Amino acid sequence: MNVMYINNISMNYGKIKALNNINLTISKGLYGLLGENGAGKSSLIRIITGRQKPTNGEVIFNNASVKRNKEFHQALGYMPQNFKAPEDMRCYEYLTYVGMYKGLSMNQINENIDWLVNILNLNDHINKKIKNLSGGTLRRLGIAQAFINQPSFVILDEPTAGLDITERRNFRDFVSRYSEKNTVIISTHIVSDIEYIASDLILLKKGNVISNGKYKDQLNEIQGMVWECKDREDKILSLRKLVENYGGIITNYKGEDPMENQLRYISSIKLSDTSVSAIPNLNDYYLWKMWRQQ
Ligand SMILES: Nc1ncnc2c1ncn2[C@@H]1O[C@H](COP(=O)(O)OP(=O)(O)OP(=O)(O)O)[C@@H](O)[C@H]1O
Repeated sequence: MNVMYINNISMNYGKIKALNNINLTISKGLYGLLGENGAGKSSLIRIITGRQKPTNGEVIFNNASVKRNKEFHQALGYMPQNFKAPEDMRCYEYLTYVGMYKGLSMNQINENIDWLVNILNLNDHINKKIKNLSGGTLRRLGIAQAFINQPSFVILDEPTAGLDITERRNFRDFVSRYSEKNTVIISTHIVSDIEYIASDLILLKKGNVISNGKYKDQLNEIQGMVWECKDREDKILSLRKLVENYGGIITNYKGEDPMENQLRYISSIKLSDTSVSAIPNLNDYYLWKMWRQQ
């Protein structure tokens, strides 16, 4: 089984401290790397793929540094945040080229292209030139090239940007199944991309890891603290104030209907008779952690 150790990684760009002494261990499963814009996700990803030299620290994959590590290169599938491909190539030519670069035989390449074209719904586009693809289709081509070698260690930086709801769902189903036997790291600031499918969650804030562990255990941290309340607008407005006064946070609010506003909040105690306990979700946990680390 693959194991990656991220040891004491720091990254400074001049005076900007993008990453502060990051320590993580990555093995099998689906890892969600979640953080606000500018939290340091892409910097960390470029460093763990060996494409960027950190200011400090090292990344070890199966006992050797990721730099010039042939085993890592063969195990890796990677889609960068700003995925680009040669515009005049057709999709199948490009996937063939990436497969050859990864050292696959033509038979393997053709089999894997068929597999990915079906999974990612690229049938209607595979003969098109890359310059003629829509943004969402280009993104799916980026995902396909990352999987062309059936990698055991996959890193996807913002993979679903530009995908419609159906394609997002297909993608989530696919990576969820794939991560049962392999490592998949998904970097995103979109909570729903990894909700329910992540086995592990890493939260980054301003270059620091503020939470790292098994997704289920993390949600358990706020078990019994999440409440939902449906009530008249004036009652909900008073409840909002109470939540703030008692050191809680609001994680969702719907106020279109004045006779039935809805509020979801986190608080160690129930703050109104009409509140009912709710099952914690990733949005609750994310907002809770980000708020506590201010
Ligand atoms: N090449 C660079 N030169 C200077 N500063 C950089 C460079 N790359 C990133 N930064 C800065 O480092 C910090 C972290 O950026 P990074 O892109 O790693 O974050 P991110 O979490 O991926 O953000 P986003 O979700 O917006 O892509 C930001 O303050 C960013 O402006």
